[in-house]
Order: sequence, then C-alpha cells, then structure tokens
Amino acid sequence: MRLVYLGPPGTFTEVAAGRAPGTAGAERVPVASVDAALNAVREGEADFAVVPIENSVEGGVTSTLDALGAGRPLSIRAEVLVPVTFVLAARPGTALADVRRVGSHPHALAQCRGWVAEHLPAALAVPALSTAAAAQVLGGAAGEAPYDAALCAEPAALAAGLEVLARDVADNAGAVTRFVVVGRPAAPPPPTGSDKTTVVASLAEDRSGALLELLEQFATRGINLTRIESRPQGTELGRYTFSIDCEGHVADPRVSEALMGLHRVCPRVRYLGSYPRADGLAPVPPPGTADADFTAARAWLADLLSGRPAT
Ligand SMILES: O=C(O)C(=O)Cc1ccccc1
Repeated sequence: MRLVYLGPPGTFTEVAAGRAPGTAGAERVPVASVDAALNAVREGEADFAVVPIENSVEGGVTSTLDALGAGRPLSIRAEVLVPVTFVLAARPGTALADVRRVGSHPHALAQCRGWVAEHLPAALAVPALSTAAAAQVLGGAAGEAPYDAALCAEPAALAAGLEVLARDVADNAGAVTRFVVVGRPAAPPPPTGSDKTTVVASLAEDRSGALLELLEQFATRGINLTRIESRPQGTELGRYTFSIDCEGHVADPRVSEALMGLHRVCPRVRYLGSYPRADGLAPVPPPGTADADFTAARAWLADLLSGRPAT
C-alpha cells in the first residue's frame, strides 16, 4: 500500500499521515503539493493521499477544497486532527533583527501574522508549498535564499540545519489542523454513529433564497453542519460552489434524505464521502429528526401504500 502526503518530511501532514486510520504498514512517500498528492491517487500511483483540509484558526485550505471539488472524483476515507505549533527558524548566526522575509505555507503565515507583525513589523511574508519545504529551501540554499527565516515545526527546522529564533509563535495557542485521507471512489465504510459526510454543491441559479433552499435540506432533517465554505466557480464574479461537512453518514436515513434533497435542488452535487469523526462526537438530533423517526415514517408510508391500516 502506498500513501502520498504533502511533504517534504517534517510537515504537519507527515504527522497526520503517521496517524492515518487504515494505513498501517503503508509506504509513505512525500510529494511537493496537494495537487500532486491527489493526482497520484487519481492516476493509481498511490492508494491514498493525506492532505490538510481545514484549520481551526484559518478555516479551509483552499487548494485542497478546490482540488477535491473538481477533476476526477475522489473519496475521503478518514480524518485526522493534529495540534500545530510553530517555531521561527533561520540559518545559524541570523539574529531576529536580520529577518526581512519570512517564508512558510500560507496557513502558517496566517496563523503567525500577529506575532510577526509585533516582532518583525517590516518583514515580508513569502508563501512556500509547505512549512518543511520553507525550512529545507532556507537550509539548503547555498547563497541568497528567498527568505531569511521560516515558520515550521521544530523537527523540520533542526533537520534543515536551522536554528530556532523563537518558539510558540502562533497567535492562537491550541490551533488544530484537520487532515483527510483520500482514496479513489469506493463504497463508504459502515456507519459508526459518529461520522461526517462531505459534499460539494452548487446553486441552481443566482437568485434570492437559493442558498437557503440548499441549507434547508440539512436543517429540516435536523442535521448540523460542521463546516461550510464558498469557493468561486472561476467562471464569473458572483458564482460560487459550497463545500460542506455535515454530521452523520450517507447510510443514516436523515442524511440520505438530505443528500437526495440536495440532488433535487442543486444542479451539481459531488459526494466526497462519509467517514468516522476523529473527535468521536455523536450528533444530537432535534426532536422528530432522529434516524428512528425517519425509519418509522418510512414504515408508516409503506403501510399506507400497501393498504394496511395506518394510524
Ligand atoms: O506545511 C505543512 O507542514 C503542512 O502540513 C500544511 C500545514 C500548514 C500550516 C498549518 C497546518 C498544516
């Protein structure tokens, strides 16, 4: 079994890959970008990809959301939560006052924006493909590097031969990043009672109430959303698709009814998978929306249709 992840070694994604459920014993191969990881799975060069999808401070990882929403379909099999802390690291001999450009993954730059603004007010933020890639580029560059310091995990800094200038430089202690394990389309694993379902849906037309209609499919079935993000369709200003995570599993009656509702009201729905929640939390449906309520309602309807006396 081959698993690719956003590398190089030392990324937070590597930590997530090491904890990915159902991948014990897999050969773990770093790749340069989220697109490269997902395409390796599409092409059959890897069985699974582990990629970041969401952060508790910065929200969705747009490169992942866009890559999952377009191109050949993929399927999310599991999620992994990893706490993230950053150091600011530089080549030996660099002082904090020498740092004019800071390189890292855009989510790391965003999560340390306040610290950098306070301690390095004149520094430029330079995006890199990952935190460990920023450390590697800085440590490996013979002469001029594209930045003077990198924001990364401490082991990545040390592996690249850098020195730590400051620890715990994130603005929010306790930030958590969510990663997903992605494979080629397959039947979902059985429901566990603590699951999430991910879909991408677009609106029928640009009119008032269209988004409300989409959301109603979940609300009327008592389904809580754990993430919703709009992403531009890229065709014209004002056209968006919605990337949504909801509580529950496609095999749960209330979730299956909500997805069928989406299929009725949205021109395009991409089902990306149902998988166990990493936090183990179970949904608390409002009265009348438990799966047993939906099952009982279907049985009642079956009675009506068969002519059996129904109450
Ligand atoms: O670059 C990394 O180390 C990643 O794994 C992506 C990332 C970047 C910032 C916060 C969490 C994950």
